[in-house]
Amino acid sequence: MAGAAAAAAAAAAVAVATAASSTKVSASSTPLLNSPSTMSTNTITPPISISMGQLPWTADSPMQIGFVGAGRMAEAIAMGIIVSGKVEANNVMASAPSDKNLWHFQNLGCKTTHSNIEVLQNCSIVFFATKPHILPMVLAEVSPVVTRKHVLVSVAAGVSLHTLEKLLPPKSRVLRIMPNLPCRVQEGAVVMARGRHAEKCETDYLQKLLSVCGLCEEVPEAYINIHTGLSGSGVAYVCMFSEALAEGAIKLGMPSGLAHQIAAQTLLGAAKLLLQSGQHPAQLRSEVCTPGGTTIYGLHALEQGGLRAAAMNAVEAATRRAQELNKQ
Ligand SMILES: NC(=O)C1=CN([C@@H]2O[C@H](COP(=O)(O)OP(=O)(O)OC[C@H]3O[C@@H](n4cnc5c(N)ncnc54)[C@H](O)[C@@H]3O)[C@@H](O)[C@H]2O)C=CC1
Ligand SMILES: O=C(O)[C@@H]1CCC=N1
Repeated sequence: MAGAAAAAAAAAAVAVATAASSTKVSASSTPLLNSPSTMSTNTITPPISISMGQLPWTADSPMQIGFVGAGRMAEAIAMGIIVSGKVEANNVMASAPSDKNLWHFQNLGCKTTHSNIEVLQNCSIVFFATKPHILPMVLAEVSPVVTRKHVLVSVAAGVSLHTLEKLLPPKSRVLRIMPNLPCRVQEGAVVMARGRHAEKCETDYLQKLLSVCGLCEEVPEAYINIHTGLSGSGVAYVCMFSEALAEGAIKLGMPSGLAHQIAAQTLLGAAKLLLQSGQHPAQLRSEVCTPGGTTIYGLHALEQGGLRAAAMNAVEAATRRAQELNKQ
C-alpha cells in the first residue's frame, strides 16, 4: 500500500514536472545517455591480509570462506569479495540442497556441494544465507561439527544474536550482518553486530572483508532490524520508485528502455551527489528547485501523493516485520 502510493506519486511527479517544463522550455535531446559511466569506482586491491589478531589463519593457509545457502544474497556477497580481487574464488565454497543456485558459484570459480556439513568442515568463516525460517533447521544440522575455529555469520533478516547463540553450541563465535543486494556491484550497505563470544578482531576482519562490498559498519544490534527496513529492503523501494519515475515518462511518450535507463541514472547521480557532497537531502533538493520552475510542481505532486509518509511507513513496516521474524 505504502509502496503503491509512493509509486503513483512518483509517476505523477514526472508528469507534473514535465508539464511545467513544457510551458517554459522546449524539450532537450538526451545527453544523459552519452554521459560517462558512473558505476563503482572501486579499484582492484591485493588479496586481503589473513594474519590478523587471534584468527587461526596464516598467509600459508588461506582462509576458506563458506556460504550455507547459495541464493541471491550469498551470491551478491561472493561476487563482491571475489570480483574485488580480495578473495580468490577457489577459497570459497557454497552449499545448497539442489544445483539450482549453485551454478552461479561454479561460474565464479567457487567450490560447491550439496552438503552443509562439508562447508563447515572446509571453511573457517561461514555465512549462513538461507531464508530465516530454514535457519534453525540448518544450524541444528551443522552444530555437531561447529568448533571454536569457526566464525559464523548470519545474514538472515530478523534472527537475533540471542536466537543464533541458542541454536549453536555454547561459546560459538557468532556475528550477525544485514547486507543488501548492491553488494553484488560493490555498492552495498552492510551493518554487523557481534555475539557474546566473537571478539573485536573478528568484526575487524569481517569489516575488512566486506568493505569491498560497499559501506560496512559495526553497529549496536538494535540497529540491524532498522537497517533491514531502511536498506536491506530499501533496495526494493528504490527500484519501485525508479520504475514509477520511468512509467511517468513512458506515459508521456518516452520509449521504455530510455525512460528506465534515465530513471536509474537519475537515482545513481542523486545518490552520488548526496554522498560526495555530504549535504542534507533537503539542501540538494532546494538546489534543483527553481522558484516557479518545474521541480516545485513535481515535488508538490509527490507531497499530495504522500511520498514522504509512504517511505517512512515502508521503513517502519519492514523493520517491524524483521522483529516479528525472530518470534516465528
Ligand atoms: N535478497 C536480499 O536482498 C536480502 C536477503 N537477506 C537475507 O538473506 C537470506 C537469503 O535470502 P535470499 O538470498 O534472498 O534467498 P534465496 O531464496 O535466493 O536463497 C536461499 C538459499 O538457501 C538455500 N537453501 C534452502 N534450504 C537450504 C538448506 N536446508 N540448506 C542449505 N541451503 C538451503 C536455497 O537453495 C537458496 O540457495 C535471507 O535470510 C534473507 O533474510 C538479507 C539482506 C538482503
Ligand atoms: O525481504 C526480506 O525478508 C529480505 C531481507 C531484506 C531484504 N530482503
